[in-house]
Amino acid sequence: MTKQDLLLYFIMGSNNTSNDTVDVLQEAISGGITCFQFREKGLGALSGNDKHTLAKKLQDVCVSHDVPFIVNDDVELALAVKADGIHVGQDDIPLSDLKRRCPDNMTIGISAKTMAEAKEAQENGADYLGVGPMFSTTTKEDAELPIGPQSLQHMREAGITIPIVGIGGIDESNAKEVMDAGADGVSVISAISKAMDISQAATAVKRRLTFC
Ligand SMILES: Nc1nc(C(F)(F)F)ncc1COP(=O)(O)OP(=O)(O)O
Ligand SMILES: [Mg+2]
Repeated sequence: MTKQDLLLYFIMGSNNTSNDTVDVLQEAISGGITCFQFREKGLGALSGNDKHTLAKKLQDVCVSHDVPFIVNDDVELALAVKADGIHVGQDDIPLSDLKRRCPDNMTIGISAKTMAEAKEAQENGADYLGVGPMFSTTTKEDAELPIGPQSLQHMREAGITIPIVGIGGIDESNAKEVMDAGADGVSVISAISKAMDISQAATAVKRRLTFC
């Protein structure tokens, strides 16, 4: 996975849309997403074999379009399906354990909302950071208070050099602000997964990211 893959990072689970999850992913890919994270959690989330089966279906879509497939939290699932990467937060499996259990070619993303978390993750070998929440979000039920793009800029000024994805309440209206603060990409859930026209919504965000 490259830094460029992080430009428009779509995250979705079956409970983030009322449509067929596979159709939504296909539409999002046609709209220009560059990376996908399978995040199956919260009310109504699948588990066990149903979760594994959906993961494989979504991974097949990603593979057929050369889009990296990342698994949220579930290291056993990520290893079982040979995902391109895994993303975990501060309260999930420690980075050191992930490093030991995952093959070197599996990308590891770590959530960071403070400078200390960002510095620790960079020092311990995270491949990229998910920094946020940038703005208020309704998707992540236990999200903390927004830290804003300025926190991301301060991380850059303090020497955080690994790739950073901004996350939390991002849509076409505020995506450029996150990039201008020093992000390599933005992560989006509802602005795409709940749009009337999924492909058009992805394209609208992407248009704000690429500097013309
Ligand atoms: N899932 C995420 N993906 C990203 C990414 F950078 F990939 F956009 N950044 C941050 C998160 C949040 O991760 P986490 O703190 O574990 O909470 P949850 O498990 O509820 O998602
Ligand atoms: Mg997590």
